[in-house]
Amino acid sequence: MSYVRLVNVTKKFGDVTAVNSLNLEIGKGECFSMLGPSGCGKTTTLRMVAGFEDLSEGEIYVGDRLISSPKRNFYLPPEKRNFGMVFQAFAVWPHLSVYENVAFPLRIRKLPAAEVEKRTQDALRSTNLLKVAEDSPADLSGGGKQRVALARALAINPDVMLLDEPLSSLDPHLREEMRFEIKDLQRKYGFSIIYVTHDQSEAMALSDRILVMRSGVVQQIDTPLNVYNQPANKFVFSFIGLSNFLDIVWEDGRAFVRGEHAALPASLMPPESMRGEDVLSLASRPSEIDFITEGDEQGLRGILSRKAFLGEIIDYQVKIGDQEMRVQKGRRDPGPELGEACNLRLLRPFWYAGE
Ligand SMILES: Nc1ncnc2c1ncn2[C@@H]1O[C@H](COP(=O)(O)OP(=O)(O)OP(=O)(O)O)[C@@H](O)[C@H]1O
Repeated sequence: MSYVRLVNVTKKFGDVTAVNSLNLEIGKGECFSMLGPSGCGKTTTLRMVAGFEDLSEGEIYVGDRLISSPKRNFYLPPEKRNFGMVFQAFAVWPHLSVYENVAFPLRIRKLPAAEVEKRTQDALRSTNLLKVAEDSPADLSGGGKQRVALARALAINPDVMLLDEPLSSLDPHLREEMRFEIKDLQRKYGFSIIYVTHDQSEAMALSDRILVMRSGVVQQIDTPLNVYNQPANKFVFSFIGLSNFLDIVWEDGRAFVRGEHAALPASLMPPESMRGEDVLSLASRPSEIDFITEGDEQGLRGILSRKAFLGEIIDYQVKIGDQEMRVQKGRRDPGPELGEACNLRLLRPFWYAGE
């Protein structure tokens, strides 16, 4: 059931349409991530939900409650929305102790002293900060400071947690750890999360659903698995995970890799509906390509132009006509050597109109 609801939300800054007629429904207790290239409108969307930014058009609801509507000239102020917020910069107050950093917003809300004490202790316990409650956050590591920001957001018992790149200033190991901590806290407290990130693996690991956005327009809203396995369009395919695209051209009713003399093998024919296009794009994931031997069925033929050992996997680059394809196999798989001819089988080819 939807809890946070955005109806036809548009935001314009002068001539720039940062968010264009966005419709979204986020469930109670759901973790929902927004992904997209820089400038696609993620932060603007989050700021509109938080109440820091007016809408140009549309409405936002939480449960049955309207919180933003330019048409009705109604904006519930951010402090009345009961949202927790954690942003990229460590927004902690260095002159207050860790305890006071968490308790202060509760005092501002004029909660009774006993309630302030209880909620602060709970939030500090949940974020493993009890031991450093009397320290200054300035003495904590980046991860510690970000925990203080999380504890402060938790203490208000938020209905929704708004997280904008909350882990991006942490080192990779800590990021991974904190990602699971956030998920555990969500299970314990039951709030919804709206998460803005550049980091696909973070979005994949945390989210129930992901929104992929481009220039203020929704490209796909789906589970992480479906966004990866069934991308709605070429942009989503290229944005999520590693991708290969080969230009395919038509000549005399046959399909060729651009710059290649041999026609595509029968196993790789584009769908009937796309055969009228002049140029097509054949997409594949580097992990979904096999090297097959020359004697096997006819695959895509090329020459190995680069081979890089990346630890668990080996990354190959194969030149096909005047184009390149990347293939990734486990380090134990026998693969071709530099300069060798190879024959490729695409396990899950996707076809898109060319550009
Ligand atoms: N206050 C503002 N005034 C004018 N233009 C703005 C303002 N805030 C955002 N924009 C523009 O709106 C568009 C969307 O910006 P937004 O910050 O929402 O993107 P984003 O996807 O969050 O990007 P990033 O990942 O870099 O933070 C951009 O073109 C940006 O330049």
